[in-house]
Amino acid sequence: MSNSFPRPLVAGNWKMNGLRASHEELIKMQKGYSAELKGKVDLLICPPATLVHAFAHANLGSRIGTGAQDCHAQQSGAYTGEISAEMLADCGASYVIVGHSERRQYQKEKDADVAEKATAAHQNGLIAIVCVGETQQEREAGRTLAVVRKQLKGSIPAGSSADNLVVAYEPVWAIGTGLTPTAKDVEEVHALIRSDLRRILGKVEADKVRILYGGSVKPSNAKELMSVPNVNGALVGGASLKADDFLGIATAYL
Ligand SMILES: O=C[C@H](O)COP(=O)(O)O
Repeated sequence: MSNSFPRPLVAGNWKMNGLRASHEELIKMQKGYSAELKGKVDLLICPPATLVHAFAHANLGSRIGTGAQDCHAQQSGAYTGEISAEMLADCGASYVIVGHSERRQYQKEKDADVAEKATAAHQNGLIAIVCVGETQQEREAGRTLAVVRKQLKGSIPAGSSADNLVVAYEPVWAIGTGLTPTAKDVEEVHALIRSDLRRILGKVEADKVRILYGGSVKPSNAKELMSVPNVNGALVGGASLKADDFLGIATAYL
């Protein structure tokens, strides 16, 4: 694939997977992140919070970024069990995923919560990866575009720019199921996201924002999905846990 604009990002979301021994997988990724790949695509791993510090520091010099999977909206305080954006930045994270559908589902996070978390990320110098996407029921009801639109509008805070925002479109029904939308369906949603971003951020800024596709991305379908207009990379779950698969996805950009 020729040099793409904006520069693509392949991000791995390890979810609640990974122990200290998983460091070995990261080392394999670092070794496989060739000069050729570095010339074409950014790589990012978002391990569980317990590994952020170790991964961020193991990454020194390798240029694989480290991100977190969530943050609290407040800077500090009496919020037992929570982790703030300031703490993540302090550990060496440079990105944080906010509004992942699993948090919207299990923690009942709403768009306004996601926007507050993204603001906290920005205030602490982190790039927020804001996730949006419809459920199967919403897709079947023909509501995909309306749902994505509403989530975008509510989840992207004032002060967002191409320097601190990445958007990830993840159809909930495609996550971890092996199912993916058709290239045409992905194109339609990503075009809508781009045009809404232009309305929110202005055209110049919006056109620099990376819009990732997520949901059952693997080496065998990466090339097709990453070739869709306005798809500027991937947010990968299961296939990001193994270096071979993760790098196999990134090679879609070679
Ligand atoms: O954040 C990543 C997504 O939820 C995709 O997960 P998956 O690649 O396992 O389908």
